[in-house]
Amino acid sequence: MDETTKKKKKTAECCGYPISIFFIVVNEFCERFSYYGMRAVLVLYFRYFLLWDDDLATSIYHAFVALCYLTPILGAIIADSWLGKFKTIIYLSIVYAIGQVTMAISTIHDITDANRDGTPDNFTFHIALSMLGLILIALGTGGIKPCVAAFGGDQFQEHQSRQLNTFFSVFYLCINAGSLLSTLITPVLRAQECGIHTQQQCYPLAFGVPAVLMVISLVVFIAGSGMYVKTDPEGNIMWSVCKCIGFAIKNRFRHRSSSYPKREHWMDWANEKYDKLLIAQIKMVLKVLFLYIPLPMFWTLFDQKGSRWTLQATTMSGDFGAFILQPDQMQTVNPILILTLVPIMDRLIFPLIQKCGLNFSPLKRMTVGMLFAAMAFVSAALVQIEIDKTLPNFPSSSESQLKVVNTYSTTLNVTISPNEHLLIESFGSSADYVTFDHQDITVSLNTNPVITKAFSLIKGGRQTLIIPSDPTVMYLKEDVKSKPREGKNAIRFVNGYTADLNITNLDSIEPSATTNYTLVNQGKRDFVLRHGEQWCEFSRKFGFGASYTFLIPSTVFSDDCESITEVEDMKPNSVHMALQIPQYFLITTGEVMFSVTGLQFSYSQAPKNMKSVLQAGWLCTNAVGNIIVLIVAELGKLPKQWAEYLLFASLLVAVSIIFSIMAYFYTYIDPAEIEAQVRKEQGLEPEEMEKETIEMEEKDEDQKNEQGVKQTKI
Ligand SMILES: CC(C)[C@H](NC(=O)[C@H](C)N)C(=O)O
Repeated sequence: MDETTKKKKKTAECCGYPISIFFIVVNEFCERFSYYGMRAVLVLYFRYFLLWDDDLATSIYHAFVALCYLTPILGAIIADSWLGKFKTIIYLSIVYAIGQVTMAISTIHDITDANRDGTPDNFTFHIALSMLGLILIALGTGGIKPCVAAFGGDQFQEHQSRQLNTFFSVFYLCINAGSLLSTLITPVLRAQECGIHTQQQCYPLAFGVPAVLMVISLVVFIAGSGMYVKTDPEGNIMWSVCKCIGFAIKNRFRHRSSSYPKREHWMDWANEKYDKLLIAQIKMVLKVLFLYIPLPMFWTLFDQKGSRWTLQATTMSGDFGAFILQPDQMQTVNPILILTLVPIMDRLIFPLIQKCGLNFSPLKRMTVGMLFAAMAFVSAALVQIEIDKTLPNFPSSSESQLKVVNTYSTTLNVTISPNEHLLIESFGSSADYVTFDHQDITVSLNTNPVITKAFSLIKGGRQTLIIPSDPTVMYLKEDVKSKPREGKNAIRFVNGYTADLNITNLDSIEPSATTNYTLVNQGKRDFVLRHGEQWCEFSRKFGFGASYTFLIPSTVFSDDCESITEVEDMKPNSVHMALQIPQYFLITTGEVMFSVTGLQFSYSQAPKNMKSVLQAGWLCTNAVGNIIVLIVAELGKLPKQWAEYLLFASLLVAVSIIFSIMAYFYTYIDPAEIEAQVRKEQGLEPEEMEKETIEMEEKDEDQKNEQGVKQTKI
């Protein structure tokens, strides 16, 4: 073992803090920039580069996030049992950086774009490469995660316990600073155009910059190498723990008869074969792991910020006057609030509570954090109720909806069998959609002669009946039946001009035809309409989430596009995104109380040789939370979104009550003190004992004693 043990090394200090901490927090900042930057554009890469549908893209995304929080177990085992935290961080960071580079390469469309049409020709290659990249990233980011926090904690000496608590807060601030910057920057990089043969959205840059940051993170970590306190790995500790637990269970079962005296704890049934210190350490870890059982529910709610809440934002208006916020940018409110709330809580709120004589213990903080998260979901439900009031009345799966657009030269009386009568002006439309509970309809127009035509409507769909300048060829066009994605606007044009027209960014349209929908962003958009030498410019300012059909009359060039009329198929979003701020505030307050505290708690309650294991256990609660999101998404939702939010809030309240009861019975411990006490009981000096434990773990105990009964030193 070549690593220096903690107690032998005195670290260089600055303002009471070990200097090595600087390298660790900078490393964490760069790593989180790398992780969150890549995550910010990942779903879009799946959706628009690999051309997966929404469901597949979101499922793979959540599965990846869950994997990132499952791999900490592996990292912790490697660190605590084999390589030590320092080497584990270095080796797994290399794996991580290779993963990020692989991912960036997989996004270069030119690699397989032999026909130079701007899309890859061999999707299998890009999918395989990106999946390999993601697996390496999950292995790297998850593997180092429990080690970095615990390694940071290891840098502090016993007299620096106050600084140790501050370290975990600063560590959390770095996570969020990295997350904030990358979530702002990488979407901008993605929106650039780049390429060798054709210019496409610049995914290689959006994934390449996080890859560079990961390399920087590794370099910074190595740079601090000479200053770190590096604790020894203590042999295959996980294996010893599993064997010890297995033996205790087996031994308890063997002695199940009531004639055997009861023991204080079921782990004491391992006394015959295993060292008291190991048993005491396992008891400490199991106590904390038991407490973790209800925690995934917090993350189930917390991680819906990126999915359900972002979808909610797409049905809201992001016009803040001075700036426009896109729905996915709303997520940055979380790290911004973290950066403000952590110092406020640490410096003001927690000391104030303490001054008031209240004992706001870590587990109490975590319970309150859960309640805050539940309140956030109640707030989200209230916002959803407001949004629902403004949403169009979409058809149910058995209904069909129809609107009529008239581009004929005169007003028309339209009769839709059996008893729907509509009067529609020239270049106008019916006021709203008419809902039918049957599909087959007959439409009659009061032209001379009367024109009658039969149509079959789409079940569960929305359509528009377009009556062109020659009404005998009237036809149905399918409409959008949900809010356009990402808060964009869906627009289309009906050509009432007598010849083909070219419109900017759209294919040419024949007379009387209707274009398919095009999605346009919020803000002022200009379209140039062209036929031969003639052209005119049409400008329109768009809000969020609307849908329009623009009717182009035959006079379009003579009045400079002025006569183009618009039919509003779907109203723009009217509930403002600012209404989401309370729910973000509540969930972030909950996060500070729950997550920052949980991180400190997991470190402080773990025995020295199992610190990474408990960090990994803590991170696993996050993985399980994400898996619950996946299951709930797959099982389908309640019919009303606000009801689903309330259901999640109620579940978390119930879970927090259970957690508070469990917490009530938990007694805080000082692992070092317990370990010292056990050593004393064993009559061993600390140094001697440490050597003894390592030796013991190195022996293969199974081979030694078939009967499973070995006399310990006690
Ligand atoms: C998953 C953790 C809670 C943590 N995330 C955050 O702090 C977010 C950005 N507020 C992390 O370690 O990434």
